Amino acid sequence: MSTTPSTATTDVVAREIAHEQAHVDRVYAELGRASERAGLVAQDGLARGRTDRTGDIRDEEITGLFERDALMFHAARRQASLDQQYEGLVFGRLDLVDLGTRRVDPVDELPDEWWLDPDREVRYIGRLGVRDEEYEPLVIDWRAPAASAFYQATPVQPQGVIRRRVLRSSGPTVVGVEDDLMAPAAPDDIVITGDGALMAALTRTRGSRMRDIVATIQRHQDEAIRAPGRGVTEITGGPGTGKTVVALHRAAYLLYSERRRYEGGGVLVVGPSSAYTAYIERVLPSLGEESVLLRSLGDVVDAITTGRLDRPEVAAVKGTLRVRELLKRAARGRVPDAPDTFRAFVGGQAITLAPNVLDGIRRKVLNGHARNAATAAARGMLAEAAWATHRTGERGDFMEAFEESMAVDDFMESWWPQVDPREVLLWLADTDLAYRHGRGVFNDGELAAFAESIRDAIELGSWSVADVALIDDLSARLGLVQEADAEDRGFYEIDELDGRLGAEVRALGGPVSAADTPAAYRGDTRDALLRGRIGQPDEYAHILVDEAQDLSPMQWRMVGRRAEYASWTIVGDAAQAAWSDAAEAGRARDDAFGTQPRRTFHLDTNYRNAREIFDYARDVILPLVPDADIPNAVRETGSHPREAVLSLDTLTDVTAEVDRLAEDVAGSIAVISPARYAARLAPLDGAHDNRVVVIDPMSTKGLEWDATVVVDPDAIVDEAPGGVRILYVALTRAAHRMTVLRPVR
Ligand SMILES: Nc1ncnc2c1ncn2[C@@H]1O[C@H](COP(=O)(O)OP(=O)(O)OP(=O)(O)O)[C@@H](O)[C@H]1O
Repeated sequence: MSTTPSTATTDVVAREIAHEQAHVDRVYAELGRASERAGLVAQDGLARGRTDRTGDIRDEEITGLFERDALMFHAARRQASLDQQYEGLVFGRLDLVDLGTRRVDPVDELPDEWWLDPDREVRYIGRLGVRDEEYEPLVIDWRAPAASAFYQATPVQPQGVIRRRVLRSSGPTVVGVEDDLMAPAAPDDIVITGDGALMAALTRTRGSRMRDIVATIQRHQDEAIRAPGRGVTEITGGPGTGKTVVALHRAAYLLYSERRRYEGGGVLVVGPSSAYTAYIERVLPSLGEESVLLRSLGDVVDAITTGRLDRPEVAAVKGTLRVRELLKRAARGRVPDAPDTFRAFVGGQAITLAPNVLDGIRRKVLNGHARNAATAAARGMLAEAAWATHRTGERGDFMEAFEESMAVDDFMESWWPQVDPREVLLWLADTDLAYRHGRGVFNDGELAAFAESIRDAIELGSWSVADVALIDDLSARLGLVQEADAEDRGFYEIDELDGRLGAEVRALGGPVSAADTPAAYRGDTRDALLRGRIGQPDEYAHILVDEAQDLSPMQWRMVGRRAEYASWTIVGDAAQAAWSDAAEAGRARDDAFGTQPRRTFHLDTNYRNAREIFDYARDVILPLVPDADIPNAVRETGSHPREAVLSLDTLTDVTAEVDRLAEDVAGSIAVISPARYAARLAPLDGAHDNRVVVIDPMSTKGLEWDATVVVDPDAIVDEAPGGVRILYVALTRAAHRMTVLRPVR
């Protein structure tokens, strides 16, 4: 960042803005014309040369008019998808000297007074690439190599850049310019104006959604954004260092640089909560990218969506890899309510198989097969066992009779049904069964709490976030629920035609989609837990995990199952961790990455919090987590966090603080409160024209507001998994103002 003398008069600024407006108008006009023309080309069936690349193209790729028209057509389409409220299509300009072979860094090796070289170039940088009819670039896509100097140039390594200009726009209208001078002095014809774009961006009001930072990406952030897509890229840094926003720009960069691979293979972004995905969902579309899938951890497995959190001690049981032993035993165990003895007449003979024989068969079959794919194997082994007890007549005749027996059909249906992975978890609502399967793995207290949490799920009709990874594990163990043959479904299909898809089909393990489920079934909370079909996990070409320090080992396995061919971007800060066993999570994460090469980028400037706010948070975390990664907060406001007393009887101090902050700041305000006060504070939610949210500390991960009221910090430490680390998260969410309310205890 350079210093930017604000010397220009209002007239000069107005002239500069008018000059930039003229160029922006030309870009929009060109896009409009190109869109029409490319539309005609496509209609005429002449678009043979159409390319799937969008944005800027390299010179050697220009093969003819078709390609250019098609490119512009795509650009115009993308432009149409950029919402009006996104800031301008063209946001940057570089005035640079073409140093050619003389292009050397650092600055002291540059030619003397290089900035006076008359051989100059102007480059405009934007959200997408636009060329005129002569193929001359009017705007270069920010992700193209030719745009990289916009982010990489510094006064120490100017790369030939004299002036970097950020254009502030409202839709197609340029409303301001902010310049950074990269050369030691500006030539006479180059005006330097504004206070620098970064500070302008950091001081402005935060909305309820994250914005892109495409105009103000800093050099060290750009390096992480443009790192190669292959392998594992880890982005670390303390609170507010731009890890999330950088990772999202990286997703857009990867789509640009290898569109076929990443758009075709899919890019998945996994974040901690649905509040987080809602918060970031506008960033990629504002960069013209709509194809990235955003999922919260409760939303990774198809058919299940949840944000409900377990109590920390239960989440700990469900998150450790040790829980796999419990799941394995449950998945291999007897289906509750299944017959434990086989009794049937086969070929006129009464056959009985005792429970220990059935158990033996089950174990043997499951040694080599996933349960849901093993019906035929189980039936075959049952026949063998029946023959072994019988042994009269011809074996072949007996086997044939066994195969055709309806009594055996009936038995198989209840002894070896298709099992939905969610049903196995439901079995474990039975504390005795949980004790049996969890013996030696967890203690009785842990198992009782586990079983109770499943009963809670049944009562509430919703899974918890930690359950989702267990269901995914069970799904991999059991295999997909096989749909019954159409032939076998006969009369059920008539029911389906009646629109009564539900329990009847589920009896066969068939698909039930939420939309098709009749209201009568929706009322049943247990049914709600089983709604929808769990299919094969989707695979992705790139997976980006935010707040990676919070993933439990089981969640790493869940995400890893979708990553067999994927490269990764991982974003995190250990000091903000909610998951306590970092070593176990680290091993599970390493397993998910496999042997892929890794690279790490460390971000160390806090762009979110005013320095006074971050200092407060730092003083809380450092005594307890001395190795916390402490960034440098760059912005001072002179306004220190306010500490005040909270009266627990009325909680009116919270309302008073919210009112005060609403006067003080223009934007959003969060009341971050432990669960114990949530119901009493709920009326504040939506206050002051929807500027206020009431939110629990865990759900604030990854989010930010203009101002926050942090309620009862000691109670936050008591309640939250991760204790003081979650308080640290809560204390680093405010950009401009913060109040901390403490009860007198
Ligand atoms: N180069 C930049 N220009 C403008 N704003 C930036 C820049 N880098 C980061 N920011 C802003 O700083 C804030 C924090 O960024 P972000 O949420 O990505 O940080 P983080 O490291 O993920 O934080 P945390 O770990 O605390 O959740 C956001 O408002 C983001 O837009």
